Amino acid sequence: MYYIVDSVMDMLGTLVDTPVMEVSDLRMHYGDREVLSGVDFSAAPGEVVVLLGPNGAGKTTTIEILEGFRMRSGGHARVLGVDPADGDEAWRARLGVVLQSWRDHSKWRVRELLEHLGSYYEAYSTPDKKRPWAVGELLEVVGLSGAADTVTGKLSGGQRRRLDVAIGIVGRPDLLFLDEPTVGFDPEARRDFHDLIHRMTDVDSTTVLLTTHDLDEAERLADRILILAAGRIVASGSADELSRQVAGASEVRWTRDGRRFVHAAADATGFVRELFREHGEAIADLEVRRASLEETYMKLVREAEGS
Ligand SMILES: Nc1ncnc2c1ncn2[C@@H]1O[C@H](COP(=O)(O)OP(=O)(O)OP(=O)(O)O)[C@@H](O)[C@H]1O
Repeated sequence: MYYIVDSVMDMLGTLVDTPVMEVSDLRMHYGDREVLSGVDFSAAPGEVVVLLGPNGAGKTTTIEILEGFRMRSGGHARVLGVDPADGDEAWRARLGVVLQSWRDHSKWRVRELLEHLGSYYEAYSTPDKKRPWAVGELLEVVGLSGAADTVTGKLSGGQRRRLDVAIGIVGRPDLLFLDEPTVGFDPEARRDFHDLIHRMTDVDSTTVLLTTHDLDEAERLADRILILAAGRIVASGSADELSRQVAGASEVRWTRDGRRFVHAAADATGFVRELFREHGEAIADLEVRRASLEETYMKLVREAEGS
């Protein structure tokens, strides 16, 4: 009995630990121009991975290869256990894709379009996951209930982007690719979108790979940030972990007996503990500031591009 329970637990553990995406030494060249020169990363179930990098770094190229839309020049890639170059319809039905903007079907009404696209996923329902997303509920979560009967050609830019997101998630994907999803969103739409991503990862354990140039968004959403520069992933970690990789990590400022002090500390907590142990009540105006994601990002990209 115990043996069976242990075996099932081991099996579940293996399933939970199996990466949703595994990429190693991924290479891509267009003609004789090499864009990706050995990209490595993986993503776990329910993880939100944000891919950052300067214009032209190869973010869209990477995503298109993993979606199976573009053939890689070399290296290894597995997405939901399958080489994306060989993905079939059943594999594709488990992916959600939000491209840079949906321009077709401008005569369709929003609800009709989502019902039509959603019907494709019915055959791919599983006991754990009923597909597609019920359209009424989907319209609600993407904030388009009021525009359900509007023809898509008459939507505002922000509403169109919400529709792009709805199209990407209508099949309740296991893995969602989002290429700059919040361009053109107002602050409220952006916040709603962030809530939606958290909801999808919490409720459905959806894994998300997202590109953005908005570093606040990256910091807010990412379990892990990847920085792509000079053809490779040059850094990987939470915003805190990345800032610790950059020299002089945190700046500690304080005053003592009316004098101002500034100190750069790799271990700010340990430093402050020691400071209070030594000077106690005499310490005032304490501030600890770690490098912002923007400073960290700029430094890592410059180093990679310089080398
Ligand atoms: N089909 C193609 N043929 C030739 N070159 C291409 C093609 N697609 C992309 N490129 C080039 O490959 C490089 C990477 O492009 P990609 O769109 O992947 O970058 P990106 O990181 O997504 O950029 P951005 O942040 O500007 O969206 C760019 O220099 C681009 O001009």
